[in-house]
Amino acid sequence: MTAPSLPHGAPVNVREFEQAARMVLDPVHDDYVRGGAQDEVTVRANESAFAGLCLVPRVLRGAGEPVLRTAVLGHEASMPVVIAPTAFHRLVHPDAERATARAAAAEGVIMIAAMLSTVAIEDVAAEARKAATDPCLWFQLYPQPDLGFTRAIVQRAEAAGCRALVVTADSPALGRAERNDRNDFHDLPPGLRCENLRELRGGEPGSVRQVVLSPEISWRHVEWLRETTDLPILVKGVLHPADAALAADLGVDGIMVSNHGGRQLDTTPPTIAQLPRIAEAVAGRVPLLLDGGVRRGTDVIKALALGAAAVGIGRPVMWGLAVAGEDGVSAVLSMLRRELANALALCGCAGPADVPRDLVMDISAKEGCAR
Ligand SMILES: Cc1cc2nc3c(=O)[nH]c(=O)nc-3n(C[C@H](O)[C@H](O)[C@H](O)COP(=O)(O)O)c2cc1C
Ligand SMILES: CCCCCCC(=O)C(=O)O
Repeated sequence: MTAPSLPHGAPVNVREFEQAARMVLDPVHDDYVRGGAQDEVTVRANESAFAGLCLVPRVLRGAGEPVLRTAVLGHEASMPVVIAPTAFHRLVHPDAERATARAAAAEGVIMIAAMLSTVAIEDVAAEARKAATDPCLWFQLYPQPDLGFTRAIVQRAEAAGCRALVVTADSPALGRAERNDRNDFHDLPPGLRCENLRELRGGEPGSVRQVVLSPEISWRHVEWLRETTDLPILVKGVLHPADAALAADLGVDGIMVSNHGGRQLDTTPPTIAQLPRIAEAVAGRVPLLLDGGVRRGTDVIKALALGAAAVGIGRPVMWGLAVAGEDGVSAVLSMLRRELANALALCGCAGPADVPRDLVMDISAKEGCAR
């Protein structure tokens, strides 16, 4: 878990990785990664909402050197940061999800492997095992109306050793990413396939066009999954406190407060603004994770204070991968680890479980989306 030595002039923070990725990526793929839905109001709001929260540190607590190690849904992790599921890693680097899996495993970080991966889940898991004896992989699912496929892919994830199922709930339709429209980017380039889709009927095998984002998907599918698998189930993409309460009532094992990084419905609230409301609705019944706009260790500590057990990062991992493959992903994770340790120490906290609610003060004049 030592930080990889990057050459002089290498990025020193996630924002610089974003700039460096822009220099190396095909502009169409850079747009795909950085972009969001329509006016990208929520993309910007996710990040700026963190900036609108102040940290009010405690002093002289004698907390000692912070220990970042934690358990997320009972799964050991070296820090409360997980790799959020992102599709199509081969668009940004030839080593693709293999590199991401090795970096995550070596860093002791939970990776949520995407259903729309350009490497098959069995190969992602095998790669993670090359880097650590006991890596922790979760599997993200877009439930398909074809329940035969859905059952088969869940069974493949289980057999590959995935330890939880993350059900994406915010995608009854595809968000309108105008960057992709402008670039006419609606499918993978020739030679790239979604390697988990081989059991999916209809269309060319492995093509993105086979995937159905269906408005028919409902809580009944979550109940069906509950009966179909013994894996813990998290629901990803929850923003409304009433849905969080429903999920907890249904007995899900975790909730990911997420607006898909602003890529689905534009003008949804920033996730960090919604987290306290969801924490209140759930009242500790279910662990909460949050993603969207996490770029700094100070963002992580704010989410912990407001009720998250861990945060997810999406684009930062893609930027790290684009710049330097496995080393780039490792570097992004190490940066956040160092920043979080520093923020915890400066706030007088001993670790992720020692972050009080009143560490965070809201100074934004108005909450929510500002153009
Ligand atoms: C390039 C890209 C691809 C994504 N693919 C998926 C996906 O396949 N499934 C999913 O549930 N979320 C997907 N997401 C959303 C992420 O899981 C996550 O919610 C979001 O990226 C968090 O915001 P951040 O990028 O600001 O960290 C994707 C996000 C990006 C940027
Ligand atoms: C037709 C399925 C496209 C999903 C794209 C992956 C995703 O969730 C994202 O880019 O965001």
